[in-house]
Amino acid sequence: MTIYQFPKDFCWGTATAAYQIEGAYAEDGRGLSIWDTFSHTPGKVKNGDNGDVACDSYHRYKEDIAFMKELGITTYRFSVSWSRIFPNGRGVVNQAGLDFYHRFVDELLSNGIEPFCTLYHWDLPQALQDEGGWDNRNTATAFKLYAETMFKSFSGKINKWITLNEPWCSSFLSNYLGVHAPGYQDLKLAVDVAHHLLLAHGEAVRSYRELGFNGEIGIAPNITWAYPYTKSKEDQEVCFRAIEWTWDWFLDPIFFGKYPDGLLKTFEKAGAKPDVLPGDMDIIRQSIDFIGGNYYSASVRRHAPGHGIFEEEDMNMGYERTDIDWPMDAVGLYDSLRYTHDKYGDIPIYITENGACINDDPINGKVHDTRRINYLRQHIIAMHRAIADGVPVKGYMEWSLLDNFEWAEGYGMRFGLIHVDFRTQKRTPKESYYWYQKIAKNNFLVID
Ligand SMILES: CCOCCOc1ccc(-c2cn(C[C@@H]3NC[C@@H](O)[C@H]3O)nn2)cc1
Repeated sequence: MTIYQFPKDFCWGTATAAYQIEGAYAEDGRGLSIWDTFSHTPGKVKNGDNGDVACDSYHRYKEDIAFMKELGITTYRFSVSWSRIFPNGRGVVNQAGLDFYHRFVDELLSNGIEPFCTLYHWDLPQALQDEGGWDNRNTATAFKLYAETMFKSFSGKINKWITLNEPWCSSFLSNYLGVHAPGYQDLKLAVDVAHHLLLAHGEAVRSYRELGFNGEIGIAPNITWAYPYTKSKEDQEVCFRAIEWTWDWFLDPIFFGKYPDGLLKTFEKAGAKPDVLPGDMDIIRQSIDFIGGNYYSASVRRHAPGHGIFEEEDMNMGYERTDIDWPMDAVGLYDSLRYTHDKYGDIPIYITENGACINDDPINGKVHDTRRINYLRQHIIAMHRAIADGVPVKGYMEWSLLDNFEWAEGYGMRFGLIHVDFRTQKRTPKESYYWYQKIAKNNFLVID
């Protein structure tokens, strides 16, 4: 028998996001977001799914928090819908929106669960998109106002803040690959969107400090580790670019005040050099308290001359895959954590998302999601190995508490520890819920 004991005060949690679970898209003064627009645009989301109702967590949050309490987690990562607070992105605050999140956070706190709040999880107010969205530098100023409003209103209740979730998704996946909202396919646009997202991050962190708050604030990029198909320099280079694209592109400006040289050259060669104004990097490089890391999978890549701007291709090595077709590779999590610690130093790290898309449905009222349990066990052991090697990982938030709206994949891709029947909103804890409950309550994992 092997016991993987985690450090005292290690935070065990789960994660969700507003547009993916709340529903109530037009309730209590909420304004439209780009994801309302995108999901209602034919052909953008599988099965024509949208977040109008989602998990109806806007109304069912007490039931969800009761499941969290039973699960034994001490931290819950959620996001705030910006357009509930500022229906038009800026201007007059919607008090009903603030009031909802106060009811929600008070319920968390009264159940002994720490709120871990993400300010931006992709749902930009449509009114700001109508003015150019993140391509417009003024959106960073609107974000600063939104962040300051949240900091002041929740002072003393929320002490852990994430400015941006997966900025690669809300810049490149959304404005270069066209897969997410608003759905453009323009590399130069995406590079400038990424820069303005970083500006918004820096403005929010600077405000947090200047307003005298003493909680923790950080950012949560996603990292997809990459292994070279051969030991050739070219194959290794394409892997460095792939890792840099979602991870270093956002962390280097914060830690070093500059973009990573390798990828910057790739973008310049493609005519997509970011428009950096004097002073921008000084705003971006505010000191943060933690790095949030979202890890799901790893890839094996090789150099492929002429194949896209990165001249690379993804190799299928026959690894077991989840139902969203991502290879399962827990060693990639270990390597990602060691890489981050080696490059950015002793800054605390939270795994702010890790989970598996396994689309099992209930059979006689039970969901036998053993593949999700296998995935989580492998990744939690990999995380334990990194901690044992000195990486300061402070918490783990499993994605996700509930099956929910998985963006362009709609409701067909299920990441939850709890199964949701979207016709009836019936919640059914899966076997993985009870497996994870033991770890959250014991702070150790036992392998017989
Ligand atoms: C044309 C090529 O198209 C490739 C698709 O490319 C991607 C990449 C990455 C993702 C992705 C999805 N998730 C899970 C979410 N993280 C945040 C939370 O909201 C979860 O729902 N992480 N990464 C999706 C699509």
